[in-house]
Amino acid sequence: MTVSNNPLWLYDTILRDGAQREGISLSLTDKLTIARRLDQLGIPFIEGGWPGANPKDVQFFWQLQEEPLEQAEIVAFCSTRRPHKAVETDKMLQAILSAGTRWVTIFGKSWDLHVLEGLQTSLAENLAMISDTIAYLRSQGRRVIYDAEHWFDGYRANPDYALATLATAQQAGAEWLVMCDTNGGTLPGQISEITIKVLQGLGLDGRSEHQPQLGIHAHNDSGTAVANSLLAVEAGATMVQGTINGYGERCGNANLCTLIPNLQLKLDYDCIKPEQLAHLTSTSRLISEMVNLAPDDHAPFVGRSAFAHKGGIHVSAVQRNPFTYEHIAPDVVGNERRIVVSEQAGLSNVLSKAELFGIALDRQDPACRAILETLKDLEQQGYQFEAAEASFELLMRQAMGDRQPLFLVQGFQVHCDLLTPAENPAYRNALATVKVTVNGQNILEVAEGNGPVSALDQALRKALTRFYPQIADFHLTDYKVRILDGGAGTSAKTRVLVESSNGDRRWTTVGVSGNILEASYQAVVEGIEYGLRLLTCGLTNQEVIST
Ligand SMILES: CC(=O)SCCNC(=O)CCNC(=O)[C@H](O)C(C)(C)COP(=O)(O)OP(=O)(O)OC[C@H]1O[C@@H](n2cnc3c(N)ncnc32)[C@H](O)[C@@H]1OP(=O)(O)O
Ligand SMILES: CC(=O)C(=O)O
Repeated sequence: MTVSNNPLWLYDTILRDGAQREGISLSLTDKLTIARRLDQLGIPFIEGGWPGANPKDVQFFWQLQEEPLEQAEIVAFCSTRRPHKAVETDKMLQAILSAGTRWVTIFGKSWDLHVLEGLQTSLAENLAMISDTIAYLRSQGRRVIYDAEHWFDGYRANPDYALATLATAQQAGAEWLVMCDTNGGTLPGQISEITIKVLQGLGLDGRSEHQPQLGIHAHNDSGTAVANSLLAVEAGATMVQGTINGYGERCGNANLCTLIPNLQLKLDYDCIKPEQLAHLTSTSRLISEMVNLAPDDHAPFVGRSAFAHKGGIHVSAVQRNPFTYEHIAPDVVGNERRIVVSEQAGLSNVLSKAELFGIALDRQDPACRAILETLKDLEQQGYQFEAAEASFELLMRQAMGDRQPLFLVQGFQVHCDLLTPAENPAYRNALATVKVTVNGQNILEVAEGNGPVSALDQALRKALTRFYPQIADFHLTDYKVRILDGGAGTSAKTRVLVESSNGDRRWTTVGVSGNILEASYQAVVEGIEYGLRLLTCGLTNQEVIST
């Protein structure tokens, strides 16, 4: 751990509280991989789990005893002892000792309601549970973080008793007193006020190494977990608990991907090194991949859209000086600026894309305005190019006279047979016929598919393979359909987005028509054309698939 002038201690609990989120289930390997990634990111405290609660968490701590982390303290979590039980015989406390960590986090009750109704014990016994547990763990050589569960609710209900629980933890030897907004119902103003009263009530200055310091563990049920954490810090807390991407029980925990840059870049706390901060975005994405939840494109700092500029006015200004529409430089957190094309675009968006695509285009060139007008006209018809950059590049190249036809589809037909025989689930229920001209040769080809779009794609690729054998590596990887004017019923316009891949790159094309097959055909044909141009004309801008 680094010591600095304005230290702020980060504590990630994704492996424990994050795993309490509905929909997340981490394997042992996932937990180890995430722990190592957080270690590399420079998080000083990583809560690894509750060793007494399940065998996976027991194994996790054993595994880390074999191969320790590089810089982080791995922390084992547990409750105070059970009412009227001895600490020496409490299985949970024995399990937390077996975890072999230097630091442990113990949670205990602050709210008289929880003591009386949840634990069904007396207020005095709860104080004894806190005191005995912490003193026992200290006697066994452990350093203790005390998580005061329901701290803010407890303080509001009975401030004297709530403060007595923290004073008890302090006297028993806890080095951190963490105020938990367990139900996530507290608003920012109350956080500041109560944090200041706690420091006064316990006679702490909030910074001395010789006294316990305060921490904050905020849940996001009111949508204010990040704000609450920032205000607790400004009021004197020096530890922030949260999780990467804000995963956690119910609505989640305070999102460290938002907190870290705010604390470090705006409030000037020393959290992690600048070179570690530059891995924040990749860490966020890796972890969302590991927990199998789609990344939030609009997440502050790390979302794909966090530095995406769509409005023409914004793009024009950002190209002159990025700080006109960006609160920080994206690369500081490992993110990137993106320019999006749509009906909200101006010439600056078109020029920016031209540069990205390697197309020489000048603002004064009439083609530039013509491209913008075509873009707006097509978007008015229902096309959407912000998600289909490959189609936009083809549109630009067409306008620049740089799109010689590689093949010409003369026509196609599709037949569907919806009665899949029960005894043969692999039966391909669609048949497509295509007529294509390549290099002056007419080809007629037929193929089966699982559905009409697949059959059409297969037939086209079959027809073109003899001229372009690389097509064998192309695949349709995603297919999205959107009805544009639902009120028109079955004659509504349909927009189809098709994502294609050749194994190491992927690209998206768009088609729009009143006929879903026609819209699919446009998107599929452009997808194949784009893939061929990637190979034959050296296009390089499309997304590289990481392996
Ligand atoms: C605020 C938080 O997020 S705290 C962390 C919450 N996380 C989890 O609960 C996930 C892991 N939990 C588990 O695996 C299980 O709940 C276990 C192993 C901890 C306990 O399982 P069980 O013994 O079957 O008890 P169960 O889950 O039904 O009930 C919880 C027990 O803990 C007791 N308890 C709750 N808080 C505390 C505390 N701070 N100190 C001591 N005991 C407590 C309850 O009174 C109840 O005990 P009782 O049944 O003897 O009255
Ligand atoms: C400890 C904890 O997770 C909470 O109080 O929310």
